[in-house]
Amino acid sequence: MKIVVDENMPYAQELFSRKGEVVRVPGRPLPVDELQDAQALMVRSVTPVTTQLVANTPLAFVGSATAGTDHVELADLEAAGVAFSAAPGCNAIAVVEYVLSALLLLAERDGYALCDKTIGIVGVGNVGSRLQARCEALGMKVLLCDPPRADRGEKEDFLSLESVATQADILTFHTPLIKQGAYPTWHCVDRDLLEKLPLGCVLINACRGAVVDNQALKQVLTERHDLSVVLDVWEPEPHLDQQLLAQVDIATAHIAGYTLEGKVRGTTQLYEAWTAFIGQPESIALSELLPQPDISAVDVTGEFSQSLLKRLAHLVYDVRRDDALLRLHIADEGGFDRLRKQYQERREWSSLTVSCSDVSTAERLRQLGFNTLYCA
Ligand SMILES: NC(=O)C1=CN([C@@H]2O[C@H](COP(=O)(O)OP(=O)(O)OC[C@H]3O[C@@H](n4cnc5c(N)ncnc54)[C@H](O)[C@@H]3O)[C@@H](O)[C@H]2O)C=CC1
Ligand SMILES: O=C(O)C(=O)[C@H](O)COP(=O)(O)O
Repeated sequence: MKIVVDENMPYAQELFSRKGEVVRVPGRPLPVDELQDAQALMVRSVTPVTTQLVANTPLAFVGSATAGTDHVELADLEAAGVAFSAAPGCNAIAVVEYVLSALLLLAERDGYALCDKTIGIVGVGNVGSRLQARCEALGMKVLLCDPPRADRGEKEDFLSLESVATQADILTFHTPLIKQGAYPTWHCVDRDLLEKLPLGCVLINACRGAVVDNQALKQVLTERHDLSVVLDVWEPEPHLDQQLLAQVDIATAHIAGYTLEGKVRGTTQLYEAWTAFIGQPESIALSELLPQPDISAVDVTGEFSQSLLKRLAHLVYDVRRDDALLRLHIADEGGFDRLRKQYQERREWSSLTVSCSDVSTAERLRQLGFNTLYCA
């Protein structure tokens, strides 16, 4: 059995080679000749999966180690009789911690307390709901927009996009990219919405570039200097608009989901889905694979504060690293994809054990995602 896997999928070689021959390939562009005798293909978001790609191949299963599936023509795969699995939620914590790293930075720069702010979360799925929990633990007011969930009658208090966008100090997007149907998200942040954002609003896009009309954003940013913007995703990738990049406050190369934990969960979720598909189900514990982090423990004396949280969060991951790298390398040929392929290891907050001399600080940091100990 031949299994073709994207080379940017940690531990894929080790796991999939338990069952067959593994061939690692670049995802953009994918060497299609390798599919001529392959039974399974494991991709990432950079590989469009179309009828054309799978036609005249023996592929029975395609997996994508991602949350988003807009690069996959799902109906065509089904019509071609090819099974599919994504990796829902695998990197949700990574995106949440990316957003919080950025917010802690902007709050310090502009001198405000996050607990005085209202955040509007658009798309309240795996990422949005975890972000909601962490923002509530920070004492922020949280407004939610998720029309599909609202229409299913779920019990949260959901608002319309316009209502959230006009009330929130921080507006962050965590929806799939959807072009058609009842709940489209393509260009849902358009000129009209951008003009309605409150004075000094922070706009964050860490879902898919085209959820925000990038040309409209570029234009509005020449007129409104009060907005702060964080973009991890762009329209289009990898050839983003460098003028827009220069206008935004934090700019990264679609790496919000790139913690080691997030990527490894992506691989293990696909391995589990595929082994179930071939009738030899296996489950893999993350702890079997993850190495010890570079920094695994710190001691904290004193009480919880935003400044303490920022120092701890940025000890694990400071978004300025990725912002600097993108600005430095965006003009290089292949720079965007190289930054993603050669991504420096990044861990999740839970990889850090924080020993606290104050019980309420330990509890607060635990709610915010750290591993904590109370040492009287
Ligand atoms: N920058 C990055 O590295 C990453 C980006 N993503 C992107 O973020 C998206 C969200 O990720 P998850 O939370 O894991 O997905 P999810 O599928 O768990 O949640 C998406 C939520 O968006 C809601 N939604 C759908 N249409 C909507 C609309 N028109 N308006 C408001 N809400 C709507 C859904 O009902 C659902 O609750 C993914 O589809 C992917 O495109 C995900 C992970 C990493
Ligand atoms: O999971 C998703 O959806 C994402 O956006 C991934 O973080 C993107 O990573 P790649 O699959 O492009 O490596």
